[in-house]
Formats: sequence, C-alpha cells, structure tokens
Amino acid sequence: MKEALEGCNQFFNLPMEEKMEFEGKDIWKPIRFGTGVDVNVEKFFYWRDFLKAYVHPQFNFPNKPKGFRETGEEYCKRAREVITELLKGISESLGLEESYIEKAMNLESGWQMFVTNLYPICPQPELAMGLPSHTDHGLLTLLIANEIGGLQIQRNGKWLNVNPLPNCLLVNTSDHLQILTNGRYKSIRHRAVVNNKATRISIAVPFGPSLDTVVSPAPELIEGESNRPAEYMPMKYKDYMELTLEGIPCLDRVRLPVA
Ligand SMILES: O=C(O)CCC(=O)C(=O)O
Ligand SMILES: [Fe+2]
Repeated sequence: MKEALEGCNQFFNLPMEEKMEFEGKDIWKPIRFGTGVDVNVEKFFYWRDFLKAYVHPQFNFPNKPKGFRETGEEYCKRAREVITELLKGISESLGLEESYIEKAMNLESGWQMFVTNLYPICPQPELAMGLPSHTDHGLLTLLIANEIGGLQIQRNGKWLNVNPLPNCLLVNTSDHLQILTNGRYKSIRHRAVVNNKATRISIAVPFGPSLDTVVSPAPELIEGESNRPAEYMPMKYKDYMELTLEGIPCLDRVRLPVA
C-alpha cells in the first residue's frame, strides 16, 4: 500500500508536460490524467488532480515513473482478490451460494479501474471541494490514502468525517451492489474535502461486473419469502458507466417506481 501511494506521489511529481501526455476528455481513454484545480463549478472549485487507468480485463498503466507500472499491477491484482473474497461473504450474507456474485457479474472479466487523486494544500479550503458528492458505480471500491483526512460519508443526511487509520483499507459499497441486491446493500454517498495543512493522496480501486453484463436485481432476492418487487430495471454495465462518467447520477434513473 505504501509503495502504491509513493508511486502515485512520484507520478504527480512528474513535470506537467509529461503528465499532460495522458490528458484527455474521452471517458474510454484507457489512461487519463486530469487537473481540476482551475475548474469553476458553481461556487466551488474542484481542488484535485487525478490519474485514472483501466486495469482489468486489460491492464493499462503509465510506464513512468520507473517501477510504477509493476507496483500498480501488483496492487490491482491484490485489490481484485480482496474484493472477490468480500463478495463471497456478501453472497453468503444474502443466503446465496458463495460464488453467486462472482458468476452472475462475470468477475473473471470484471471491469476494474485504478484512480489516484491528489488534493494539494488549499489556501481557502472553505471555498473549494476535492471531489464532489457521488456514489461509485461498480460493486465495491477499495480506498486507501496517505494519513491525511478528507473523506466524508453521508449518513442520515449528515456528512461524517472518516478518520484516516494507517495501513487500513476502506471498502465502499457501490451502485451495482445496490442494484444486484435489490437495495439490501446501499451504495454509500461520499465526497472528499480539502485542507490548508497537508497534501492528500488517495487511491480508489473500483471493481464491478464485466462491461457487457446486464445487471438487474438477483431473481432470488425478489421472489419467495421476501416477496419484494424488483426496485431497479436491468441495464448493461457499459451503458450505466457511460451515463455515470458523463456526470449523470443514474441510480435514480434505473430505479423503478414502487407500486
Ligand atoms: O479521495 C477520496 O478519499 C475519495 C476518492 C473517491 O471517492 C473516488 O475516486 O471515487
Ligand atoms: Fe468515490
């Protein structure tokens, strides 16, 4: 984890021209760098640089700084293993067989991203936001950060600080876990705030279904004893991602009206 964060730090320390090689607006570009520090959105600034790489089923990653690609590949592989294990436990918690989610979501060719965020020291943190309120689109996201706080999660309408703990993995539940479990697991709304004392770096590794999987609530969870009607309509993961990455919050779009 330390090595991965250090690799990200070194990447962000590269000269701007070298990072700008990866700059682009196309959401399907396999490696994308962006700097948001000068973007004015409503009355807030997004005080963040980011690097996003699509790392599974194909592994795409910057080949600099030296060693970063190898560290990234190892980190992503282990993150996939951790998430796959957690999803086994979640399947069982729903009364389903252990490999249910793995099979139904085609995780063998599941879609994984590596996202690293750099939040520089911000002279006026009250006027800026690191990353605005959102939910992640996959099944689960593994999150780590250097030991600087900034992540907040929403609970009962209130924003709560997540205190950083050293050597700790944070797991966020995401939209497709909510859809698949017909709302039994809720996608966690979160955001990142900035501060005027120290630079924060985080790595988010979301893992989700394969892009061509059409996700709908598991039939086992909408019939039988629970007698709970399906709350979400089916949508191909790729179509959902396109809407999300264009900035359209789409959990509400696939939600079916309750009779
Ligand atoms: O920086 C953080 O703690 C949050 C990052 C995040 O939510 C994301 O990249 O989706
Ligand atoms: Fe997120």
